[in-house]
Amino acid sequence: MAIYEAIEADTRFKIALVFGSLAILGSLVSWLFSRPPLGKNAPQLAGHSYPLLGALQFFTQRWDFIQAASAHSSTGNFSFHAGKWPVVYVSGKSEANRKLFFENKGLGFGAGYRALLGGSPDIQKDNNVLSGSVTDADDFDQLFVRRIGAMLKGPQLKANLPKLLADVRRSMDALATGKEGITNPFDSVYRMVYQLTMRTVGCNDFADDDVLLDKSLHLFEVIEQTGTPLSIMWPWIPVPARAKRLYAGFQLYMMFKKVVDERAATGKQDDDALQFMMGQGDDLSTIIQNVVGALFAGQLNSGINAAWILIYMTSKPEWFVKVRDEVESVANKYAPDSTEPLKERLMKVPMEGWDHDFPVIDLCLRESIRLQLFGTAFRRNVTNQPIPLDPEGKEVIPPGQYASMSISDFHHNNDIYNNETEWDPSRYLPDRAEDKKEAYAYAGWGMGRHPCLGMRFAKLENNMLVSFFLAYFDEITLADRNGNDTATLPRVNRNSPTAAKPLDPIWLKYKVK
Ligand code: HEM
Repeated sequence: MAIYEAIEADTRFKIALVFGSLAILGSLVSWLFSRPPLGKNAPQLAGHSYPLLGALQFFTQRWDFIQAASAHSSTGNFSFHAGKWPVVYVSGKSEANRKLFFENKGLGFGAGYRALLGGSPDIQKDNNVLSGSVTDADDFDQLFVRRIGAMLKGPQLKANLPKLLADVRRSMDALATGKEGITNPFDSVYRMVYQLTMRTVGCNDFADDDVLLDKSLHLFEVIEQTGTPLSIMWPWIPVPARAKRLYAGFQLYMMFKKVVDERAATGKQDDDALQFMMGQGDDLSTIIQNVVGALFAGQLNSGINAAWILIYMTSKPEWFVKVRDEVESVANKYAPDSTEPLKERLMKVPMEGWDHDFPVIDLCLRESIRLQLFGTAFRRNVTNQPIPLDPEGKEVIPPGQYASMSISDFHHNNDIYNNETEWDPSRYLPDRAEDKKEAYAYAGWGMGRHPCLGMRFAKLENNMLVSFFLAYFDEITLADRNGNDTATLPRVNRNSPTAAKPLDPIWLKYKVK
């Protein structure tokens, strides 16, 4: 009898276990597959939404997806799902929308990017897109902006100028002594930018040491490239890319920790951003979050554009000549002895010169950025009120919801920029002033409430890299990997979520002066 009772109890337990498991599984599935309502008066939903991922095309074919969805909406605005959560796409074709997106105080910057960008590392305890609380993250954003602002202040940059110049010289010397006479600027110039960025917002230990520099660059690239849709939208799902990303983040963390620990143990002080933050009493994880955040804010756009500008200039001889004349005239201004080599004379250009005396290179950079600023800007409505997209509030960004806008809506718009695919710096000259045709038509350096904090530094590094490249090398042409001349500009991926290396590799061929 006792045996029968025991068997019965065991069966009852198993049945309960099966039903219990089914119930848990059922709730999990229904939670994963359910979608919250769009929010009252959000723009109409567009695109197919997959379970878990939402509008997959937003991540894989972003620009194509936006163009197609926008074309089906009378206002150009629409909603889509990122993961299970609705995002409002605010069309950048409308001047009023651009003003709202970049100026509205209720649209949080960090709160939007943290959840939806995916290239940058997880910088918060609370990196959950589903979270209602953004308070911790907001505190971090404010500290980050304060710290990066301090690192990039004029006197700090000026004090660092000799080291930055020495870095550029060292890299150019290495290129000049290389036997090939060709270089892929998306590797070489990109790395030069990384070294300057590390020197300015990171630490001298890495900037001075090729092995540490290359190792940290590799980890940076792993983190940047493992922002897959799944890992962005569902950060806790253990997809392989997520594990790779976490491990790379951990290794980067340990590299910086070693430097911080050594400095703390030996009392060694250095004049760099890392030391500055240590002096402010920031804890190790905040310091590392700040440094890595600053690398992410600075490296991609600066590195890619510094390479592109050389490619574009080389493809347009009339601009190449203008830039070369400018570099020579700046050298004449600060170091008139023309018997000295140009690369030595450029060493005498003071900070004011690097800041103000390169309007032609500045135009070239402006135009490269217009063509290369892919992807979308992000915001989140951090208020508890809807933010109307039209005077009657027929369409709104509901409270707590994310908003997104593609810069290509206006940068790659033939109504604003004549023959928009062409690299043509003269479009900004006063007689054409295409970027002034409409308000808020150029966002290369951000606009409204969040202008780029790194603009001055980015222009400085760009002016230095272009000038020294021309001071070291002559007969610069575009080439394929075998050094054969090519007239064709490489294709770009307009669907890329960020500035990106071109689809086809390209080389610069040169003769050492
Ligand atoms: C060619 C190089 C660069 C380009 C094209 C660029 C572009 C931009 C743009 C378009 C924004 C505004 C984004 C938005 O409104 O959603 C922005 C913001 C920002 N940029 Fe840059 N940037 C460059 C270099 C840098 C560098 C070198 C740093 C720092 C090392 C930097 C740090 C920042 C920061 C911290 C913000 C956010 C400002 C805020 O929170 O208000 N940028 N940048």
